Amino acid sequence: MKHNVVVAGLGLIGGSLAKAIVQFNQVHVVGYDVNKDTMDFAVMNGIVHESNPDFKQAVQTADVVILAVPISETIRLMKIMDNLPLSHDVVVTDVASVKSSILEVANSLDNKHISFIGGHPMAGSHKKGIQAAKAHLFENAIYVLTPSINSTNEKLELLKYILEPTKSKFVLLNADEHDEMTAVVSHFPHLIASSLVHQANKWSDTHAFLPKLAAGGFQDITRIASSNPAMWQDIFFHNQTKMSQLLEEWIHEMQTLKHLVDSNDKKRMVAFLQNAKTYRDGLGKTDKGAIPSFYDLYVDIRDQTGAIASVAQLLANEEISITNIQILEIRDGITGVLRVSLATEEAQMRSYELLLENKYEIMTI
Ligand SMILES: NC(=O)C1=CN([C@@H]2O[C@H](COP(=O)(O)OP(=O)(O)OC[C@H]3O[C@@H](n4cnc5c(N)ncnc54)[C@H](O)[C@@H]3O)[C@@H](O)[C@H]2O)C=CC1
Ligand SMILES: O=C(O)C(=O)Cc1ccc(O)cc1
Repeated sequence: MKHNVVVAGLGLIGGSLAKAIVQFNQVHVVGYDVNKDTMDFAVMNGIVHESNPDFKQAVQTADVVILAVPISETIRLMKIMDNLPLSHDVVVTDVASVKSSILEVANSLDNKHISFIGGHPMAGSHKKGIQAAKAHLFENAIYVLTPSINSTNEKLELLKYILEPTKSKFVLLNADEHDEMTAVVSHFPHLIASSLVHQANKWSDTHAFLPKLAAGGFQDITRIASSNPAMWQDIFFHNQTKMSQLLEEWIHEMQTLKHLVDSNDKKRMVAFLQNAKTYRDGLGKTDKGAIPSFYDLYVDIRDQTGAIASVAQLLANEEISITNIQILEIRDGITGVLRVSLATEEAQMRSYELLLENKYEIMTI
């Protein structure tokens, strides 16, 4: 028997989930979005089997509803569903980056036909919208599930079965635990990245050359500041208590750090940096977690015209897929190093050997 799945919100996350699930021949996927062009794009590109501009009507025949809209909209759609005269049982899930406010509403739903299981696929991108959606976005990523009091094990199994094509790794957490941990490793770093960019921007008012000095390190640590501002505001709003607590801790940490810098204590400074390095080096070694861990190779391409094409071709010949490729400049307009990101350690090692055989100078970091 085919399961009817409604994906409400066909942006980066909803579109990516739909793209993965639609390949599964046990489901019929119906897409709903406030944006008509998005729905048309989804149908035309086979991301959903059909679209329905009427949410209330679409969910009437659904076995599973995936709410992939901004957090505040997720809550609104949950309340709409709660007030619908549903004729059969439906599993409702979401994808919101914050879980407590969602689960609070979920646990107070009155509609006996709704089993709510919160969800958070922990991978994404700085892009938004259906055009950025990818079927493999959640492959090997952690997919947090937070069942509500109105869900059962049987419903949980049904949801996992429907989401199986994402090839993600399911983890059960309670909402508060989830929000605390994601605040530390995802939400708070985002705030700091944006703050670092503001600091650089302020300094560039008096130091016009400063942006030219913003090398790889600055680009790496501030990459997430290029993400969707409206989405992150929504995340900070819904995880406000945890964000405020972390900010307080951070301010204290910065004061300690200032004392350390002012003291010129070499030994303590090395220990501070070494401890951070040891913990950082151990992160993302085996799994693709909240921060997708790419396996990078740095290829020296000074004085080599057409280097990107030849490196890409070399790897493509061996069916090694590149997740990202970037030229790092050593001086204004002068290319120096090609950063090639691979999805797995195995791909990184094979690429390393292949490039070495072909006389490229490479390093891993
Ligand atoms: N972007 C990311 O990296 C990640 C985002 N999330 C969560 O996913 C959710 C969606 O984010 P994205 O897909 O990145 O955003 P997006 O902006 O790419 O897509 C949102 C989609 O929802 C539609 N939409 C908005 N309000 C709607 C409504 N009331 N009814 C129907 N459609 C509506 C929009 O037209 C758009 O197509 C957010 O709750 C976010 O917290 C979770 C993991 C990663
Ligand atoms: O791009 C990154 O580094 C991310 O961290 C993506 C991301 C954004 C929001 C989430 O709720 C989960 C993952």
